[in-house]
Amino acid sequence: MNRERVPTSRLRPPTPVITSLEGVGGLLLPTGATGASSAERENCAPANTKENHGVTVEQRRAEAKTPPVRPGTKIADLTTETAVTRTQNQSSNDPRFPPPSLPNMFASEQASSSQLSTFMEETRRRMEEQERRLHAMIRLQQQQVAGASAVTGYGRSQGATAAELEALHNMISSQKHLIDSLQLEKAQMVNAVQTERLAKQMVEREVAELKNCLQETERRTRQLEKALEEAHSRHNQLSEEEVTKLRALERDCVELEQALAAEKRQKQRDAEEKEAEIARVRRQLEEEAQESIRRAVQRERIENLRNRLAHTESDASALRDRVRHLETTLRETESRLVQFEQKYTHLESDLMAVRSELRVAEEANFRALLESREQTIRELEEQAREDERVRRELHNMVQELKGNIRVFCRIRPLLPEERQPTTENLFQPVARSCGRGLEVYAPVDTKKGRPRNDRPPFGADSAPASSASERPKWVFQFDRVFDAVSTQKQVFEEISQLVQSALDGYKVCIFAYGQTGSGKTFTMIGDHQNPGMIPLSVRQVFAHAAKLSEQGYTFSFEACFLEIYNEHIRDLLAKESVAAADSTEPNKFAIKVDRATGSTYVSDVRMVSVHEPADVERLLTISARNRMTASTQMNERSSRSHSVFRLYIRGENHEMQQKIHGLLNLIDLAGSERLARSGSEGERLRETQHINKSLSALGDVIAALANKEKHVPFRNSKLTYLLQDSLGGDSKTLMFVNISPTLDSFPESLCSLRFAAKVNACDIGTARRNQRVSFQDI
Ligand SMILES: Nc1ncnc2c1ncn2[C@@H]1O[C@H](COP(=O)(O)OP(=O)(O)OP(=O)(O)O)[C@@H](O)[C@H]1O
Repeated sequence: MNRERVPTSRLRPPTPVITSLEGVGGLLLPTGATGASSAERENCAPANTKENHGVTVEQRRAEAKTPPVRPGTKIADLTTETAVTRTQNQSSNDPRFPPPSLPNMFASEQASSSQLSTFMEETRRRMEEQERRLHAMIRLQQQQVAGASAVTGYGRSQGATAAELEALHNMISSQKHLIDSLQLEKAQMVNAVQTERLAKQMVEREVAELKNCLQETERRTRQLEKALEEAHSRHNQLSEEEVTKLRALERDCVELEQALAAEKRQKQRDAEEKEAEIARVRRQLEEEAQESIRRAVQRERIENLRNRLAHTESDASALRDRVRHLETTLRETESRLVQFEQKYTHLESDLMAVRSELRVAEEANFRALLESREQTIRELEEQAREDERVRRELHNMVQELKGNIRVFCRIRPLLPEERQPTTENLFQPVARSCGRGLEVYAPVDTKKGRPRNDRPPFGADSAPASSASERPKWVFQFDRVFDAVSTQKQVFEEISQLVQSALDGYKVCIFAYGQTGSGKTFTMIGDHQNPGMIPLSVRQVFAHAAKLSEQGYTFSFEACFLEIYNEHIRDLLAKESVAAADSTEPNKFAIKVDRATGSTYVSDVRMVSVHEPADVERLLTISARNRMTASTQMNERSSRSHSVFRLYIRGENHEMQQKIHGLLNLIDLAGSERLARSGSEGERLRETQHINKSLSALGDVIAALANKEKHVPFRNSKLTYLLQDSLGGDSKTLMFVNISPTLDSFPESLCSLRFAAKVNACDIGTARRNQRVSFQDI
C-alpha cells in the first residue's frame, strides 16, 4: 500500500500563540510563533509597561475598576473604594482566561476539519468577548472621570480642603491617563484582531487544502484496497500445484534468459573479433594494390618520356632546318622592303601631283555644274514668269470670254419665322441648264383659285400661260444660279477667279443687289460661322500674294470702307467721335479723280494698311458698328445705304520690272424697294427715293457702257461716280441678285430679277451681244 504522504509543513498551520493579558480583561494577543520568548510577549502585551508619567498600567487598571461616584459620597470614602477595587484586581492571572494551548488536532496529520472549525469558532468567540469587555472598560473609565468631576464640583461646593481637592485632581488626571492607555490598548487590540483574522483565513485555506488531500488519499486508498481484493481472489483461484509449476516455469524461464544472454554476449564478442580481422586484411590488400598501381604508373611515365624524347629530337632537327630557311627569307624580305620604300616615296610624290591635278579638275567641273544649275534656275524662273504672264493673259481672256459683267442669282432660304402653311415653290433653278437657268412661277390667287397674275408684269422674259388655270412662268438665265442650300464657300468658288483678277492688276467690282432682307449683307459679309465674300476674298488675296512673293513680287494692301447714305458719303472706319462729327457735316467727303491714272478716290477718308485677313476682319467689325441702319415697314434692320469696301492692291516685281495696281470693290447695295410698296414717308421716303435714284443711275451707267454710248452718266449718283474707274474699260464686274423666297416679296423679287437680267445682257468691255439695253422700263 503506497499512501501519498502530505508534507508536514502544508498540514501544519501557523500556530497562533494566545496569551492572556493579565489584569483588566484578560486580553488575547498573538505572538506570531509557538516558541516566542517571554520578552517578546511582554512587548506585545502592555501589561507591565511603564507609562511616561510614571503610573503603572496595573495602577491604572486598579483605578479603572473604580465604581462611579454616587452623589453624597465623601472624598475619603471614594479614595478607600478605589483602593479596594485596585487590590481586587491586582491578580496577574485571571482564571477566567487561561492561556490557550495549541489544539491537539494540529499535532497530528490526521487532525479532522471539524476540530479545526471548533477551534476557529472558539477563538472568534473569545475575541468578540475581549472586544466587548474592552468597550465596557472604556465606558467605566469615562463614567469614573465624570464622577470625579462631579465630586470635584461637589467638593468645591461643600468647602473641601485644598489638599483634598489636590488629591481629587490627581486622581482624575490619573484616570484620564488610564483611559488614554486603554484606548491605545484598544487600537492595538484592533490590530491584533485583524492579524488574527488574516491568520484565520490562512488556516481556512490550509484546512481546505487538507480536505482535498484527505479526499484524494481516501480515493486512492479505496482503489488500492479494491486491487488488493482482486489479487487475493485471483491468488485463491490457483491451485497449489499450478503455483509450484508456475514457479518452476518461472525459474526455467529465468535460467533460459540468463543462458540466452550469455550466448548472445559470446556471439557478439566473436563477431567483433572477425570484423577486426576482416578490416586488417582489407587494409593490407589495399596497400598492396596501391603499391602495384604506383609501379605501373611509373612504368608508363618512363615509356612516355622516352617517346617524347624521340619526338622532340626529330622536331628539333626540323626546327633547325626551318630557322635556317627563315633566316634566308628574312634577308630577302629586308632587301625587298628597301626596294618597296623607295617605290612608296616615288608613289607618294606621284599621288600628291595627281591630287592637285584632280582638285583643279573638280573645281572646274563644279563651276560648270553650278553655272548650268543657275542657268536652269534662271530658265525655270523665266519660265515661271512666262507661265504667270500666260496665265494672266489666259485668265483675262477667260474672264473676257465670260463677259466683263456677270450676274449671279442667289435665292436665300426661308427663315424660321417666315415658314408659311401654304409655301409655294416660286423659284426653281433649272437643272438642265447647268445651274444657269431659273424658273419663276406666279403665286396662286387663293381667293379665286387661279394664278394671281394671268398676265406677267414684265412680259419680255416671261413664258405665257398655256391655259387660264395654269400658273404663269418666267424663265431667267444668269451666269450662275444658287439655290437656298448653297453655302458661302460654294458661292465664293465661283467668284474666286474674279478676285484673282484684282491681284493680277485689274479693277474688280462685286455688287450685291436685291430688296431689303433678301440676303445681300449675308452674302457680302456673312457671320462668324459663314464668312461672306469680303472675308473670303481677302483671305484668298493674301494667300496668293504670299505665293507670288516666292516669284519676287512684293505686295502692299490698303483698305477703306465707305457708306453712301442719301447721296452723302460717310467713312465707316472713322473713330466714333469723328463719325459723329461727320454726320453733322454731310459734305465733308468729296469724290476726286486722279487725272493721271483716271482713278477715283474720296478725299479725307481713312485708308488703313492691312497685312493679314484678321486686319480686314477688324475693319468689318468697326464698319458694322458705324453702319447706319433705319427701320422701315418691311425690315426692322433695313440697310438704307450703300456700303463700299475698297481694297487697293499694289504689287511690284523688280526683276520683271512689273508693277501691279489692282482694286477690289465689294459693294452691299441698299434695299431696292419700290416706293408704292415700302409705304415710306417723310425721312424714310426721302431715303427710298435716294436709293432708287442711285440704283437707277447704276442701271443707266451699265446700259450706256453696254451700248457704247459716248456719254456715260457716271456723275448721276455718288455711287456710279465713285465706281467710275472700276466700271467699264477692262474692269470686271459681278453682280449678285439676291432673292427672298417669301410670297410677300414676290413682286419685288421679280423686279430684281428683271433688273439683273438686263445687266446680264450687257458686256461692258467687248460687246457680247449686238442689242441695245435700256433700264427705263424696269
Ligand atoms: N443664304 C442664306 N442662308 C441663310 N440665311 C440667310 C441667307 N441669306 C440671308 N439670310 C438671312 O436672311 C436675313 C436677311 O438677310 P440680310 O440682312 O443679309 O438681307 P439684306 O438684303 O442685306 O437686307 P438689308 O437690305 O435690309 O440689309 C438675315 O437674317 C440673314 O442671316
